[in-house]
Formats: sequence, structure tokens, C-alpha cells
Amino acid sequence: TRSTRPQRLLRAVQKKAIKGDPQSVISTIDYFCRHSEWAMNVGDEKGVILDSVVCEVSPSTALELGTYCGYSTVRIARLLPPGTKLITLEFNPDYAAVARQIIEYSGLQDKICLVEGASGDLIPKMQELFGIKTFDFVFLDHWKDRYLPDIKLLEECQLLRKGSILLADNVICPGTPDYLEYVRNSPRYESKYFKSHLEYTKVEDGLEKSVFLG
Ligand SMILES: O=C(NCCO)c1cc(-c2ccc(F)cc2)cc(O)c1O
Ligand SMILES: [Mg+2]
Repeated sequence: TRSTRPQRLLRAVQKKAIKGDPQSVISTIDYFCRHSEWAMNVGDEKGVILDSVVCEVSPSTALELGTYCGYSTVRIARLLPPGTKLITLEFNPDYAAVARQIIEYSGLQDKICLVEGASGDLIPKMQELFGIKTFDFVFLDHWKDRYLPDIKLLEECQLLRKGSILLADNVICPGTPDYLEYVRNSPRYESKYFKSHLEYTKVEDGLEKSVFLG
């Protein structure tokens, strides 16, 4: 049967990227998605904003919701200080299987822990599974209708601390209106919008950066 889009993206990485070189994995995926087949990675334009926030926060503990093929996972992990771990959650087993191979190809597997399952089920288990007390940084890039329930869950599970940074992809396209309304109006968050474009297109999209105030 016909290969899937994630499998074709993985094949491009295995064919064109330099093994053990995260930047070449990132560049190969961006080239493939721009010139061969669009895919829903955060991409190079929004990726530069993601990089700058990760460098600014320099997190000791980081969580990504929505791995997909591992593009942003590699983008984030390549910037993390030694000894820090990025936990990434993916519901779709086919996406997770490709992401594991792309993460391994990049050589960053020791900085990344990919967990398969629903974020709503896994978030309450972060303390027991990983001994995590709080997250310094959370990147939201999964189902857009899960952004709001999942940050409320992070609050309830006391996984956010004063100064924790949330960075959300796709707040315009496909859009996360209920999440935006919440973080922009809640007294518990200070929020800022970084205008950009939907990956590999001219369509408007952007990232919302929100600081949890405790
Ligand atoms: O659903 C998304 N992510 C979760 C996957 O499990 C997602 C979708 C899109 C997108 C798709 C179709 C379109 F027409 C426009 C945007 C973009 C993204 O960056 C995304 O993260
Ligand atoms: Mg996205």
C-alpha cells in the first residue's frame, strides 16, 4: 500500500540528512516540505521564534505536546543544556514510530523522552513517571481543542510554577480561540503574540507566548 506522508518525510531524512547532525535533519525536513510535500511541522519561520524562546528560557525541564514527526522535538532538544530532558507526548502511534527514527537519526535520543498516549491521561502521571515537579517550558502543538483543557490540567496537577513559559503553535491557523481567550484574559497569565506564517506558506499564523504568574 502507499506510504504515508510521515514515512516519505523520514525517507527524505535518511536519504539526504547527515546522521548525528540535528541542523541537517531540520534543514532536510524544511526543504522537503517546501519543495516536495507540505507537512505540519512548525517549520523554519516559526522555528526561529521557537529557538529564541527556548534559548531565553534555557529550561531544565521541558514538555512538548504533539510530537508528529519530531521536527520541533529536534529543534528544541538541540538547544537544551546538557543533562536536561525534553519530554514529548504523541497520541498517534504511526507519527510516534516515525518520530523515534527521526530523533535517533539526529543523535539527540539521550535528551528526549517520547511517550505515546493521550496528553490528558499522561499529564497527571508526569510526577510519578519522571519525578518532574514543575515544567520550565511547555510547547503546545497537538490537537488544537486540547490546548485549553491541557493547560488547565497542568495547573491542577501543579506542574506550572511562577515564571513557567507556555509557547503555543497555530493560534491563528488552524486556530485555538478558546485557549487564546483564556491566556489573554486570565489574571494568572501574561501573554504575547508573535505574528508569523503557517509553515511553508504565506497564510497568517503565529505563536502565543504566555508566562504563568502563579
Ligand atoms: O493538527 C495539527 N497538529 C496536531 C497533529 O496531531 C496541525 C495542523 C496544521 C494545519 C493543517 C491543515 C491546514 F490546512 C492548516 C494547518 C498545522 C499545524 O502546525 C499543526 O500543528
Ligand atoms: Mg503546529
